[in-house]
Amino acid sequence: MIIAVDGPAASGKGTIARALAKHYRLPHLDTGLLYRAVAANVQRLELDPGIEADCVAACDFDESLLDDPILRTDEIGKLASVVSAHPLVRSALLHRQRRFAHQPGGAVLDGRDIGTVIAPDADAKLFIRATPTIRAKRRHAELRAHGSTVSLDRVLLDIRARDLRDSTRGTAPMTPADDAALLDTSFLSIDAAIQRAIALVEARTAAKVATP
Ligand SMILES: Nc1ncnc2c1ncn2[C@@H]1O[C@H](COP(=O)(O)OP(=O)(O)OP(=O)(O)O)[C@@H](O)[C@H]1O
Ligand SMILES: Nc1ccn([C@@H]2O[C@H](COP(=O)(O)O)[C@@H](O)[C@H]2O)c(=O)n1
Repeated sequence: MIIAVDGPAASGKGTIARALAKHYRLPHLDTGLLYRAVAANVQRLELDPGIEADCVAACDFDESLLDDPILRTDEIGKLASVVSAHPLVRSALLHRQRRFAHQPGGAVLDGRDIGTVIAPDADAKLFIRATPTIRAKRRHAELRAHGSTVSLDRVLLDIRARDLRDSTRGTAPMTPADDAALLDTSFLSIDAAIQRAIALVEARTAAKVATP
């Protein structure tokens, strides 16, 4: 079974995708990490994130980079949103994601274009939402817990800028697939959001069995 989980920054899609992977005993890929690794490589090599060829060169990163805590910083998240807009960066990362999705037994992937581009054939597609203010509060709390002194206003501005860039780029913009189930987590606890996500996956897969 392939489960696609998409949505904007701090909507809770990673939390939900990890929980679904655990529930269904499937491997999970956080595809945002791949774009973050490219961004960190661009920064490390002092390349220009605005130049597509520079970013493509940075796609050839060492696997160990995926475990580097620098990838989790907000600065790299912002830079990832810039480098991910280049079509050739997206194609450089495409096959790896498709291979992961289509491994025997299936997988759970979360990102921005899983249901639309990486696995349009997914058995269940979820698009996770929450209001920008609520997402900013969640991300702010997370950053503060890691020692950051960034203001809530700054985090909200960054979230809005990232939403705009991710949803308006020419290639694989962030948008719900036509057949995605929408899940707004704004007023749901983490546990309630996970239970709702499982119920949506069950409903989708049951409907597929009924109408093959
Ligand atoms: N329903 C919820 N209620 C409250 N907090 C939540 C909820 N879902 C997730 N969170 C918290 O919000 C933060 C962001 O969640 P998460 O990392 O799952 O989002 P994301 O959409 O994967 O973000 P990103 O795209 O930036 O990786 C985390 O600190 C997480 O614990
Ligand atoms: N499938 C994806 C996943 C991510 N991106 C871009 O990477 C940025 C960072 O993603 P996080 O999920 O780790 O926050 C994100 O803002 C996107 O620009 C993508 O394009 N496609």
